[in-house]
Amino acid sequence: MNKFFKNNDTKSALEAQYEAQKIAFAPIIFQVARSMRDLGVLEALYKNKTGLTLEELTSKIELSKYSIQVLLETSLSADIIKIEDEKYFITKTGQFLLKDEMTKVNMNYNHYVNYLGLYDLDEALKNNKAEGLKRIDENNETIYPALSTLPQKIKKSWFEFDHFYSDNGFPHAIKIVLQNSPKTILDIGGNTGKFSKAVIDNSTDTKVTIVDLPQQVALAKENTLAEKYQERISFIEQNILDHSKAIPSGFDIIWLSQFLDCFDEENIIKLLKRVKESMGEDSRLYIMEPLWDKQRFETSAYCIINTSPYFTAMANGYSKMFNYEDLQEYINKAGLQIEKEIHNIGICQSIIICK
Ligand SMILES: C[S@@+](CC[C@H](N)C(=O)[O-])C[C@H]1O[C@@H](n2cnc3c(N)ncnc32)[C@H](O)[C@@H]1O
Repeated sequence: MNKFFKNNDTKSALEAQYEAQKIAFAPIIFQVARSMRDLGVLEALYKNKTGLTLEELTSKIELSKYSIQVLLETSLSADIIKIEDEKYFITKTGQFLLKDEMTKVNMNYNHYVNYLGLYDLDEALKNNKAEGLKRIDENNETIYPALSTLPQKIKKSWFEFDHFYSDNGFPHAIKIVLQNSPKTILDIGGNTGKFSKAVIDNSTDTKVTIVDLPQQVALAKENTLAEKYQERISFIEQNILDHSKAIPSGFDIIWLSQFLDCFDEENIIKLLKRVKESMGEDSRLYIMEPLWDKQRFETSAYCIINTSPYFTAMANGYSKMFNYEDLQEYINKAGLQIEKEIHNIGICQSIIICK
């Protein structure tokens, strides 16, 4: 068993009631914290280490005294600011909201991608359909074909979220992947081509083939116009969920990064079986996923676990983030064998190497 969330149910009744109110008011706290950040109040407090009065803040921010007071009082209740001698100061939590990259990326993703659609979570859970997706895109059943055409701010925050968690692991992951000098890599779900480009940048002759949906392949092509990429990256448009189609074969390494978590158990196992069929004796499958029970810190486990409801309401209605045992079970059921596992790559990733 993992070590996280062992302090659950250790609070007094009074403390527990307070915790319950924090949950009941979470959407309000969230939006106020975001407005504090986006409307410049946190920045003003951050720059003025000796604190600011309400009047001083009102003269610096283009909001009414009323609006600033509403923001400040909720922020006070949420430990985002503190008050001493009628002056307001930013707290450590406030500083994380303003300056910490992970917090910024998570907050933007939750505001732009998830906030409206999570209203439809009940229906999504009942129907196993991304019922919230219609709030940001009316044309698709899952978020993936919609990614390239989502409104700019939504698209930007989705990609920043996705890239923050995987890019962070790429420098270490690249070393692991290139360790035995593979000649060919198949990057399934290659997205904007970030990993494939990094492979080219860090090797002399490894060739990469990106497989993704047509909309993503178009984006990846746009991102790989430089000659060195053109020579060594190729593309295949393929809906990987079409199980009647074989996975391209003959690759030394098949790379699945934050890809399997897009699918449900049945499709993951079918997909892994097809990957197995495409592999020779010497091919290896590298799966990179953030596994919540393999994290160093509970904060990471918290972020990963709470990405799952996005999959339910917004992405597809049926997938989630894995814990280690689940992923291990899918790999075994597909007839693959775990050869090696490396955890704590970047801020939250694990790589499971299978043969
Ligand atoms: C969460 S992103 C991961 C991207 C990248 N591998 C990374 O680590 O950042 C999942 C990728 O899988 C692709 N994808 C989702 N469903 C797919 C399908 N049915 N067939 C092919 N690609 C798919 C998406 O378009 C997206 O590029």
